[in-house]
Amino acid sequence: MKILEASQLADLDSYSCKEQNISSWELMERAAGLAYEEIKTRLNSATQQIKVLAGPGNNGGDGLAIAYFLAQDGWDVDVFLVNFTSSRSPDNQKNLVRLKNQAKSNIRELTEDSELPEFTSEDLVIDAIFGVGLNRSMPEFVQKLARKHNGSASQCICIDVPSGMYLDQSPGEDEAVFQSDLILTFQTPKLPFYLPDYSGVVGEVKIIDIGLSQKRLSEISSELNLVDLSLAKKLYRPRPRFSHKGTYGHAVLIGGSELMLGSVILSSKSCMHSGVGKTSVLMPSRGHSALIQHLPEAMLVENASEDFISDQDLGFNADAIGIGIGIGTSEAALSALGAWLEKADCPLVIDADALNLIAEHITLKDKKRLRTLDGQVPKKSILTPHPGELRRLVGSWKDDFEKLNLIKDFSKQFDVIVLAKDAYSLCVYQDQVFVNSTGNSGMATAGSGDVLTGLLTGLLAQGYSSLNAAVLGMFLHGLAGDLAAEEMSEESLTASDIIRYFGDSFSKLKA
Ligand SMILES: NC(=O)C1=CN([C@@H]2O[C@H](COP(=O)(O)OP(=O)(O)OC[C@H]3O[C@@H](n4cnc5c(N)ncnc54)[C@H](OP(=O)(O)O)[C@@H]3O)[C@@H](O)[C@H]2O)[C@@H](O)CC1
Ligand SMILES: [K+]
Repeated sequence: MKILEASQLADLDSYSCKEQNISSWELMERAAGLAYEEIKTRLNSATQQIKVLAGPGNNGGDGLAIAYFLAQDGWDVDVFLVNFTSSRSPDNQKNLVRLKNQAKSNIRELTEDSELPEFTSEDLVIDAIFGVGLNRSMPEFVQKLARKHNGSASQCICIDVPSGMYLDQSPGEDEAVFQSDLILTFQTPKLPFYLPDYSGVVGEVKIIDIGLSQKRLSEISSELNLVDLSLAKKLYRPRPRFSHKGTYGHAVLIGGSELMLGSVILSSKSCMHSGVGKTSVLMPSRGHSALIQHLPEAMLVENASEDFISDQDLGFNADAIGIGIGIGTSEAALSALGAWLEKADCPLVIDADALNLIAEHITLKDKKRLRTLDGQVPKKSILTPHPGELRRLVGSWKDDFEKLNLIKDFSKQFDVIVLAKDAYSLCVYQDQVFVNSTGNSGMATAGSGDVLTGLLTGLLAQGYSSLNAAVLGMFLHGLAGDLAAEEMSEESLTASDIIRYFGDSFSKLKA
């Protein structure tokens, strides 16, 4: 699903009105009506006083329409006109006149000098002060209102976006943003919903299809996408009926060191469950019997060292290699990694200690960093850093938007795919950004990343392009975690459980 910028949304909005021969007010009426239908399902007899906070722009126009519908249905509604300016958008004005004529709701004006309303646990607050039009800090009294609301126990439904949220930047340190329990957003998801800087204010998100032009939406080029089931289905390639294990590729996992042998076993198991034809494992020889015991389907590659990975020749052509899991940062690991990066002639997934070694190497070589990394990491490799590894690779960032730009620059410089793991992982290739919609906090557990690496390596070996393998693998991994958590709760989830749900996860793609 495309994620649009404010200017693209405005374009889509006006195009749709022309295409459908409706006024902007009629579109607002449709959007507010659908939002109201959703709100209605969440009201019950115990509800509460409803407080609608409406700004003077079109977001406020939505709020005033919702207040009207609520009052028509007999709900008790207090409307606060948050008048940070005296000019009102025409559609907002029209809705205000209608609301006043209805005379069923209490309307109060809030300006800089007003006493702010109290919010209690009985209140359902509908925040319609600012929408996607916010382009500078909210006026101070609106920020005070947000802080007062956030400090209360009231419930909050934000219309389109929480007031105070920017589409293209993080909030300043002292800037207040309304904390939402639910966001009813129109037509397309908004990027900040998925970024850590806004995590404290984003509750449940419901995307409401308000019938904007699909034709225009398909024409608008967006490099930002939310990876949902329908996008994942497009990437998935069904297995041909007439096939054999050679059809699905030969993957190799290279990992492990003296005290870290389990991770590469886990990763190999994950790879084996990804649909791949064959999985071979190159690991310290002291782990060989454990591997065979836990994963008899896997094949071992001879390894010269008991404790570290080596650069032993495979003796066959690998279709994909996953490298780095548990290799440690010793000289032996560094030298084997260097050799593998040099000689690999298939796509790679690079994870964990391999990323740390690469990052360290970059720093040590200082000025030669570009050439060194460029020469050693094969193009179109998938790098899967967690936030700490990412920082070591691309440097520090002051907010999520700067982080995204750093990742894009890095991806362009080295022609690699960066899968930055987080609550909502981001897969970045040059200027293209794919935001994952699956996954849960139960997956923040040891081995979860190893499972992802195995899955990505398996998909690569099956012939998926590096970008498609990264995007599809990221989605499937999160979905398996979600399905596992549904059954067994986030708390008890382990990395092995994620693998057990790969099957259900693939089934969703075929449904
Ligand atoms: N997408 C769709 O299809 C549909 C969208 N709809 C709704 O429209 C909403 C967008 O409405 P909107 O463009 O009128 O902007 P909104 O957020 O109400 O702000 C109002 C104005 O405030 C101003 N301003 C900005 N920052 C400021 C500040 N710090 N302090 C003071 N002023 C500030 C700025 O004007 P400026 O002063 O910059 O000229 C801005 O224009 C959208 O979120 C959705 O709810 C639906 O109705 C129909 C379908
Ligand atoms: K809002």
